[in-house]
Amino acid sequence: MKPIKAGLLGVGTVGAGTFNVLRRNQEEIRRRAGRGIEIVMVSARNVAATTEKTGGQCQVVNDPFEVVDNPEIDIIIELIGGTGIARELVMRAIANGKHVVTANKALLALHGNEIFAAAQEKGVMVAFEAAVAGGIPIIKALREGLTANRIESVAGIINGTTNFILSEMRDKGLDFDTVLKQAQALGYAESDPTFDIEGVDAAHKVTIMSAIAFGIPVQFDKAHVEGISALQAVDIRYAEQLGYRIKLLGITKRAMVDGVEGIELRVHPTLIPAKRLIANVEGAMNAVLVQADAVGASLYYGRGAGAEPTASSVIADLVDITRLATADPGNRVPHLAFQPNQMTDVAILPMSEITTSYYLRVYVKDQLGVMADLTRILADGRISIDAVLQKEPGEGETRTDIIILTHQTQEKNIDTAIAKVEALDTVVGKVTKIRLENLS
Ligand SMILES: NC(=O)c1ccc[n+]([C@@H]2O[C@H](COP(=O)([O-])OP(=O)(O)OC[C@H]3O[C@@H](n4cnc5c(N)ncnc54)[C@H](O)[C@@H]3O)[C@@H](O)[C@H]2O)c1
Ligand SMILES: N[C@@H](CCO)C(=O)O
Ligand code: NA
Repeated sequence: MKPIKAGLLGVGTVGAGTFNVLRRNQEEIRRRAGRGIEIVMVSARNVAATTEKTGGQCQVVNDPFEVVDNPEIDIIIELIGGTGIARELVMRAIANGKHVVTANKALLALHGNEIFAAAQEKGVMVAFEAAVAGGIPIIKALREGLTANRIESVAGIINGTTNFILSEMRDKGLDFDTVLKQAQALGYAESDPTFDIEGVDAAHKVTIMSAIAFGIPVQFDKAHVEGISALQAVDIRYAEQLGYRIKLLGITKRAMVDGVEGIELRVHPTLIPAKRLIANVEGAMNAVLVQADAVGASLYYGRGAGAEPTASSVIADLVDITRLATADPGNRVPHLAFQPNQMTDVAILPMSEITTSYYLRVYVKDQLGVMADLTRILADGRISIDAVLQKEPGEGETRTDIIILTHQTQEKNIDTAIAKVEALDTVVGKVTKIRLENLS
């Protein structure tokens, strides 16, 4: 059988990785796919440099629309990134009847509904394993491996850059900016690294997973997004003293609020018991913990960023498409796991309605009665205390930190209690609030 022909848009970190792995393992890949997969045309900003990078093995052009409009090409691999030209190119590829492979989680989290509907209409596939947790086959696991289950929750370390920053800062005592530069040099960071640091990239990914897990449309605009820029070293230390690690988690789960089903969708720094496997995921590694009714807990671990780990998923999608291209669209794996006419409209909950435990750090004047005031306010809000850590004031100091871990409560309850605590004369400044998940 003749090789299937692909066109590649963007030869940066992931594009170059894809080209190299496909070339290196082409024989094994052909034996698995049943036919060869050839990148016959590439679009890049620097044609001369890319011709050299690709060893003159394919045609290199400047204009990506030339690739997308090439009638010889069956599959478009979009590795430019962003929601601008990438969106136009993907929509045009679909309109031209081509299958698409993309690593672009921003594009799918924001425009996935439109893209998948267009693909369904045209009978083409849009494959995106590389978009979530890089090399970990988590899309395959959620969409196919766990298809028997009612999924209850998905929680993961799904941004390599921030996990790398947190690990290196803690282990080597390096400062934030130094480690961020290293993450960029290693090819982990987004072209705008604020997407990583402020939790946006993780929110793109958890938005995609929430759609697949619960059979709802992608709804990035409803996600709560908080990154690591406000995280302080002192809280990382106190968390460790209490037996916890702080990780940037993407969380999506079913919840019942006043008898009505809703979905939590949130990204924020989270305390996790240090003894959990996921608490020990370090560097650019990712891990996704899924709770489902039949299988129970399952954990998926691997490289979440970087050229070849991401290429591994891009090529897996190329192979899937090669195998399935001749199948009737109705018999293929649905883009978002559920059949398009079987999606539900369960609402994403506002943050005030979510339920979790909390770490609170309260900076207080070291006076009699402070602790009594704090416990009274929490008790009034029906919030149970799980642990308290009271630091001795330093030599010659009259102020100190009190750290409180709470049991589960709704976010609106903790916010009401925090407002009352901040109004006390003995409390200095703002209370630090970090969410805590036991993930048991
Ligand atoms: N780097 C990773 O570890 C990783 C992992 C998973 C997913 N992704 C995603 O993969 C995509 C690519 O990421 P990357 O890290 O390879 O980025 P990159 O910046 O290294 O590569 C993008 C490439 O696209 C090229 N480009 C930009 N505009 C173009 C145009 N109009 N025509 C042709 N080429 C154009 C750029 O010159 C660059 O070479 C993004 O969507 C990213 O979010 C990256
Ligand atoms: N910037 C992303 C790349 C992988 O999607 C990360 O750091 O995880
Ligand atoms: Na993946």
